[in-house]
Amino acid sequence: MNISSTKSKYPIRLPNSEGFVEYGFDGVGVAFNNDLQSWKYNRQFFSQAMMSPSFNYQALKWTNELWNEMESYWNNLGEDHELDLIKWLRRFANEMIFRISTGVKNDAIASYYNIIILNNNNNNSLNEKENVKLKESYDFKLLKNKDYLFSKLYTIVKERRIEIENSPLDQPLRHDMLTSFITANTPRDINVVKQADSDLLRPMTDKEIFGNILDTMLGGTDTTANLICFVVYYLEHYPEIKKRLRHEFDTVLGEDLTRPITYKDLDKLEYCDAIIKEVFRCSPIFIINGRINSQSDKVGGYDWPEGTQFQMLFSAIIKHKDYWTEHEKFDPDRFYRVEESDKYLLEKKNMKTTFPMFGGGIRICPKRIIELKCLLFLIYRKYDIELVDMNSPLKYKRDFLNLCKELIVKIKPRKF
Ligand code: HEM
Repeated sequence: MNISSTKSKYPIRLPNSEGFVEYGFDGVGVAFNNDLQSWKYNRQFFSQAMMSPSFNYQALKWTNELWNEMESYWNNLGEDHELDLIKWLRRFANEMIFRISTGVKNDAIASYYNIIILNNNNNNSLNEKENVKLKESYDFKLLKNKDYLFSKLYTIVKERRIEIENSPLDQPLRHDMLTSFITANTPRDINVVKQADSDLLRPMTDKEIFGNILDTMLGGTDTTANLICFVVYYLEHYPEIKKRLRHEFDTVLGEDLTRPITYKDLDKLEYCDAIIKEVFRCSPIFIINGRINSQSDKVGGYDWPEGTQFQMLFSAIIKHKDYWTEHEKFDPDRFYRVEESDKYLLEKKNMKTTFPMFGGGIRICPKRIIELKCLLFLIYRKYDIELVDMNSPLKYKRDFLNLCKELIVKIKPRKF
């Protein structure tokens, strides 16, 4: 099922339910698009936009900027203020992904801060009421906000088209996904990679662009926010592991607490990478994934007709004793330089098929762990996080993802 070629017999993840169709997901974007020609067309632009170095450079610059903003609010609230980390991080992830995908700053963090402190709205840009509506709309439970969300996104697409049309040809364009989508296969194309397949060589329509932006927000908000909260919870319960993580941060980044993080730095954070994976293994945000076969196939010794729906239970595979050494133990070392160790032999043998954190095959997640590493670094380089209730279990509820319900913390300046 994980063959990474378009010849895969398993090109579809889920059937299009009535709700998905009602919400308008059928035939648009990437994640829920079961029209394979249309998916292929969109997916190439999605991956292309995300792979471009200048896009990644821009994304990192915005992450650093937004972090500085959130940090200033935390500092103003003071170290004894009890804050619900998931509420902040959902807004952070949302504002970040909104900016990366559209180039527009939605001020989700600022307006949340204003609600807490001033109890009034930020009138400079999207206000808290609008942000709540946007955020609720991403949850796609609330059909009532659908029209609002769709019209907002279409307006952003149309306005950016006009801006680009009015920009002189020799003026460099901003590197957000929207710009990449609008200019794809036009004389203003900012992407380097060119596709040979002639079906893929036409510009994108507003509807296609809209679908991809919606997917980016759906894919990038709750995943990042919830997983970071889970990581924080584990780090606070495993101080030795936190100490090693900080040692890695300090070694890679030195003592200048104000230096912005770069992509080169992030590549070097191998232990950080291992921690995120091990937290995902022990407390996964995704527990299940699906595939539908486009041709009959033999699986598990049985013949299955075309159109069979398979469910893969991530949460069982990633803790199975046949694939993981001391499978119940929380130990990031099973992901850290595992080739050099003789301890984690099972992991060494099976990892490619037993750790589907980002899925696999042609529908694999187009994003990677990079934002999570960046955010963890930004938090732990300068701050100590204190869980207000150390005895509380990790509070989460099961939805499409495992969602953190609450994580009350105090943010204190780091003691060196
Ligand atoms: C902690 C972070 C994340 C995790 C663990 C994660 C995990 C996953 C998984 C398991 C899938 C299903 C893959 C499959 O069926 O084989 C997926 C698909 C997808 N993810 Fe992510 N994801 C994360 C972050 C993101 C971000 C930040 C974005 C957007 C910028 C994103 C966009 C998508 C999209 C568009 C798909 C559908 C791909 C397709 O159908 O072709 N994800 N993700």
